[in-house]
Amino acid sequence: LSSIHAGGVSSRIRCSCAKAFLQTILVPLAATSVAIPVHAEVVVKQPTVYAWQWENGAVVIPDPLLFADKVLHQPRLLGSGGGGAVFAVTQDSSQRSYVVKTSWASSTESIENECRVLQLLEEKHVTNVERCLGIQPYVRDVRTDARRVMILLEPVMKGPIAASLADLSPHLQSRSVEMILKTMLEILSANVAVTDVQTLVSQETGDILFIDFSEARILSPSTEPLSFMEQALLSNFVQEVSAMIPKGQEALVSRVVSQFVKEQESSGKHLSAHTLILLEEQFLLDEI
Ligand SMILES: Nc1ncnc2c1ncn2[C@@H]1O[C@H](COP(=O)(O)OP(=O)(O)OP(=O)(O)O)[C@@H](O)[C@H]1O
Repeated sequence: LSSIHAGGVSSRIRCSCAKAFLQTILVPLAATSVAIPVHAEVVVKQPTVYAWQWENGAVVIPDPLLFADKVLHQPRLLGSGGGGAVFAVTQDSSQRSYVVKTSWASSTESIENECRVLQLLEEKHVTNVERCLGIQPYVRDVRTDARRVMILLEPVMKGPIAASLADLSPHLQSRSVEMILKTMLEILSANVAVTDVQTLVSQETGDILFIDFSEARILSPSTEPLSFMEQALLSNFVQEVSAMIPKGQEALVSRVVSQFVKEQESSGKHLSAHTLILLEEQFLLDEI
């Protein structure tokens, strides 16, 4: 049709050519379509769209949202930051909740890194960290969103979240401290250093969830020497975790860390010499 148009053909001829062209397409389509009885109601479910606006960009989430093989509903905003906007969503079939994190145009690499690190931690069976189930493009507007992604995480931390470990009852506090230390040691043993450590602590159970691995780094294998940058990242990670532990927990800290180190050594998995020195210095361990 466009070649007829370009060739300067009269509008009457163009019109009949267009009709003939459309008939060749529409007639076969009509022939293959399913006949609908006149009394039947055709229900077309329009997706609902939820939209938020931040300085870093907009986030528009359709309901339903398709993510890999999952049909997800009812996005509820959990929070946002430099890495992205974070939502809870519910899966259609199982009613199970998941977390969707959308990057900003400027934070896509960090969010891709977050998913990569979380998948490594899952492979290494690290406990109390989010699991990254997948990554897919986030594109609502090709001009602004071409570089953005979204990742699917679990679990959603439910119930009231404690502002700090000091707000927990003594029993729950000890439980949380032990969980935080074990997770830190498992992360170290997986050769990862976390920057800007963030944990969600359940006020009711003391359960811990480490979130936000956008700035975490996978380090050189423990058999190779660490660069100065890697040493600094490691020492920063251990210091950040140490600063989260309330006063009065020194005996518990020493016991948990020493026991972990002994268990690692007896199972033939050795923490690097640099990590052992950091643990000794930070947690004042005599035994290791
Ligand atoms: N699994 C989760 N369950 C419940 N709430 C969550 C979960 N993950 C994140 N959140 C909430 O969303 C907020 C933002 O998440 P996150 O820290 O991952 O985003 P970010 O943009 O990377 O933040 P930052 O600016 O610290 O880099 C958190 O502070 C927390 O309140």
